[in-house]
Amino acid sequence: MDRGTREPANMIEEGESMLHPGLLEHAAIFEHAPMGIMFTQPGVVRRCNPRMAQMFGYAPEELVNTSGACLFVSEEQYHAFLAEAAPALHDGRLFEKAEQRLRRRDGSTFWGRVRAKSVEPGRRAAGTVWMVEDVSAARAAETEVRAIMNNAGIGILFTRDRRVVRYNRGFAQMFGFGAEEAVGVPVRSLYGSDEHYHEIGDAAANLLARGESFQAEAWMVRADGRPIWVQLIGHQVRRDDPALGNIWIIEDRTRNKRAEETLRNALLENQAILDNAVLGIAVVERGRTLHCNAKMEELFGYPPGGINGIPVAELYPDSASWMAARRETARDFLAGRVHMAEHEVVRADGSRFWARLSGRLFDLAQRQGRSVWLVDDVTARREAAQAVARARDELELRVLERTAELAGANALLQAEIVERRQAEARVHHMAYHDSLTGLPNRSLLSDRLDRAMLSSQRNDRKLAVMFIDLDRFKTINDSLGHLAGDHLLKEVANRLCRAVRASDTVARLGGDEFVVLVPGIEGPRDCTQVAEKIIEVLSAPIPHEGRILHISPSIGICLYPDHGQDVATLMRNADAAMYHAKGAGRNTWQFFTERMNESAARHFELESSLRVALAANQFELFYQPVIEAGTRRVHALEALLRWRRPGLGLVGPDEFIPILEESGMIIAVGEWVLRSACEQAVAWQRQGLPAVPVAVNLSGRQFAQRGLAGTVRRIVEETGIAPALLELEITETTLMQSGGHTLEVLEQINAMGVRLSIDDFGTGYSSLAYLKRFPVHKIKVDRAFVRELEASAEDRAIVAAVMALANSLQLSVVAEGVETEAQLQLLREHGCELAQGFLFARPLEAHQVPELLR
Ligand SMILES: Nc1nc2c(ncn2[C@@H]2O[C@@H]3COP(=O)(O)O[C@H]4[C@@H](O)[C@H](n5cnc6c(=O)[nH]c(N)nc65)O[C@@H]4COP(=O)(O)O[C@H]3[C@H]2O)c(=O)[nH]1
Repeated sequence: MDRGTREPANMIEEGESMLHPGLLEHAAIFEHAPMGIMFTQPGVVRRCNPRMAQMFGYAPEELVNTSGACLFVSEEQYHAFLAEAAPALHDGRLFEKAEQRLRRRDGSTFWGRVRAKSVEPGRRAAGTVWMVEDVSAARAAETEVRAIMNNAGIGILFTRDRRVVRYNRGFAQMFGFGAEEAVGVPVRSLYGSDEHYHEIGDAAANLLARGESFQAEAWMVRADGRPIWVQLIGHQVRRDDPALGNIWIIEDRTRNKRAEETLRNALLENQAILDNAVLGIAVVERGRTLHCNAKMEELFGYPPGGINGIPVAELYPDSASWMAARRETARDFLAGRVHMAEHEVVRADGSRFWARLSGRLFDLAQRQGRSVWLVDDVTARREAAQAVARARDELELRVLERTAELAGANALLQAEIVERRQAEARVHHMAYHDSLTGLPNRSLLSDRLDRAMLSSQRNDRKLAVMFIDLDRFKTINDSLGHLAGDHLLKEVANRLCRAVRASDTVARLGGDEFVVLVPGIEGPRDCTQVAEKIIEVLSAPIPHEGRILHISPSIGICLYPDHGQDVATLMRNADAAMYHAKGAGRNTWQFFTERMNESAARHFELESSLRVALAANQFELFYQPVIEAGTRRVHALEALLRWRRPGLGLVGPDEFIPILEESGMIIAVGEWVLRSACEQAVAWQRQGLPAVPVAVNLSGRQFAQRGLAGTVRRIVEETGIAPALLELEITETTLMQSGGHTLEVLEQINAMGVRLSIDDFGTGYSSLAYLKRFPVHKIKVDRAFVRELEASAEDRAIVAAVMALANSLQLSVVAEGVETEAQLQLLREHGCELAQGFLFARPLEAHQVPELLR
C-alpha cells in the first residue's frame, strides 16, 4: 500500500469534524463492518478497521505503516499474490480471490476471502482498498461437505430445473458416470421410461413443493442402461427457495432388492412346499401349534387355520400318551437329536390314526424354543407292516415246520446214510470176512499174509501158515445137515480164536478149511505148540441139539520164508501139508516138505482125472460075496467100485472115494454104482442065475443128500430089481452123524422093501440105542476086529458083545475081512454065520460072478 496515501481512519476523523454527515456514515461502516477493510499504498498499510486488525491479531494502530508482507505466510506468497492482483487493480477492476492463506501476528494462519480495488486505475500509488473476510470456518465446512459428498457410500445428487447440477462420487459410481459427465443431463435420462420418471417426479414434486421430504424406491437406469433399484430421499435445497433445486440421497438397493426377491421367492417356494406337502407340517412352541400347512389340517380333520394355536395335547388320545410323547421328545431334544416316533393321534372328530412324527428344534441352542414337526399318517403302512409281520410270522412258522420236516428228512437221510455206511461197512466186512464165522476170508488173509511177510522181513522172524481141515466134516455136514455143519464151523472158529494170540490171524477159506497165521515165531517149535493147542481145543466134544459132535483137525504147516516167499506158494504148500496130515491118519499136524508138493500134485491130478472118469466109462463094479459059513454058499454080493484108470490100471476106492466125496462127485458116481449094481443083479437073474441080494455102499454124503429115497425108488423101478434083493450099506459113523432126517430116510427105504446094513460096525459108538431106533437088518463087523480076533481077547469080547447085541435085536451079523479059517472058526463059535473076506473070495469082476453063483 502506498504509504503516502492518507489513512481512512484519519479521513473519517477529519470527516467527523469537518465533513458532512455522509462521511460519518462511511466512517461508522468502516469501524463496524463485519469484514476487514484496509487501505494500502504500495507495500504499506495506511489504515485498517478494527475487524481487519482483529482478524490478524493486531491492534488497528499496530498495522498502520507496516508492510503488507507481514500478513502473508511468506514473502514469496505475498509477491505472488500482488502479482496475481496487479492486472485487475491496474485496470481498475475488482480483484477477488476466494481463498488466500494469510498469517496472523502469532504466526497462525487462516483462510481469507480477499477483494481489492485500486483507488485510481493505472496509478498504483493512489492506493488500494482491501476487504478481507475470514472464511476459514466456511472453508472447513465446505471441505467437510465435500468429504462427505465424496466419501459417502450413498449417492448424492443436486438437481435444478430437472437437470443434474452436481453429484458426488457415490452417485457417479452407482450410475456409472465420470466425475462431471452427468452434470447438465436431464433427470429423465436416469429413469428407464417416461412412465417411471413421471410417476416418481410427480409424487416427489408435490411433497417437495410443500417443503416435505420425499422418499421412495424405484427402478432407475445406469449410464450403461442397466437397471438399478434405488431408495430415493429428496429434499429441497432450501425450503423457502425452490429455485435452488433439490438434493437427492440415493441408495443402491439392487442387491437388497434381489435378496428380497430371492427371499420372497424362497418364501413363496416354502409356502408352495408347505401347501403341497404330502406330510403335515406344523410349527410348535411351548406345547401349542403356531401354524401348520393344509396337509396337517387335512390329516387331523380341522378346517383351515383350525389347528393354529391349539395345544398339541389335544391331538393325543389321552394325557398319558401325550406326557409320554413329551418326555421322549424332551429327551431327544436335550440330546440334540431329531425326535422320531410313531404315536396314535386323534382327529378333530375323535377318530384315531397312527402318525409318524418327526420333530426338530429350530435352534438346538434353545431346547425350549420352537420346533417343527412333520406328521405322516402311517396307519396303512402299519397295517401293511402288521400284515407283513403276520405273513412273516406265518412264513416263519411254515419255515420252522418245513425246517422241522427237512430236519426229519435230514435225520432220515442221515440214518439212511448211516445205514448205508453200515451196509457198506457190512459189504466191506463181507468182502473181507466169512459171513458164517465172521473170520477174515481168503482176501483178507492174503492181505494179512502179505503184511506179515513184510513184518517178518523187518523183524527177521519167521511166520507160520497153518492150514486146517476138519476131518470128516463133510460127512457130518451131509448127514446131519447144514445147520449142524454151520454150528460146528462156528464153534471151531471160536475155539481157534481162543487158542491163538490176538496178534495171530484165524481165517476161514470156505467149507471146513481154516488158516491160522502165526507171525513172529522163531522156529518150528513155536508153531507145533500152536498146532497141539488147536488139536486140543477141537478135541472137546461139541454138543448140538442133543447130539455130541466130534471133530478133529488135520493141520498142514509151512513157514515163511523157508517154505515159500509169496502168498500163493505158502498157501499151496500149507494145503499140501494139510493133505499129508490127513493121509497120515488125521487129527495131527504136518510140516510142509517138498515131497508133499508131489502128492498134492498127484491129488490134483487125480481129482482132474476123476472128473472125466464117469463120462469116460472108466468106473467098474467088482463084487465080493458074503458067504454063509455053514454051507459056504453065497449069501449076497457086495458091489465094490473100481476105477480103471487109463494107463494106470485099476485104482481102489480108498484112493479116490475121499476125493469124490470132497468134490461132491460121489453123488453122481454113487447113483451110477446103485444103478449099475441093480442092472447087473437083474441081468444075472435074467441069465438064470440064483437070485442073490446085491449090497451097495452109500457114502455119508450120498446119505445126507435129500431125495436119496426117491433116487433109490426110481432106480429100483427103472432096473426092475426086486427091492428085497437090494441092500444098502451105510457106515456106523455116517449113521451117527446124520441129521434128523436119517430115520425118515431109512424108513422110506425100508418101506420100499430094500434092506439096510451097518458097515464097519464097531468103529463108531456101536450104540444099542441107534440100532433099536433104525430099521436095519444087518451088522457088518469091521475087519479091524476080525483081524486080531485070534490074538486079541478084547476083540473077541467085542465080537461076542456085538453078536449078543445083534441077537437081541434079531439082526444078521456079517464078519468082514475074514482071511483065515481060524478067524471063521472063532466067529462061528460066537454065533456069526455070515462072513466076507479073502478066505472065500476077493472082489471079483462081474463076469466072474456067474461061476460063483452056479
Ligand atoms: N484086508 C482085507 N480086505 C478085505 C478082505 N475081504 C474084503 N476086503 C476089502 O474090504 C472092503 C470091503 O468093503 P467095505 O468095508 O464096504 O469098504 C469099502 C467101502 O467102504 C468103500 N467102497 C467100495 N466101493 C464103494 C462104493 O461103490 N461106494 C462107496 N460109497 N464106497 C465104496 O471102499 C472100501 C474099500 O473097498 P475095497 O478097497 O474094495 O475093499 C473092500 C474089500 O476088498 C480081507 O479078507 N482082507
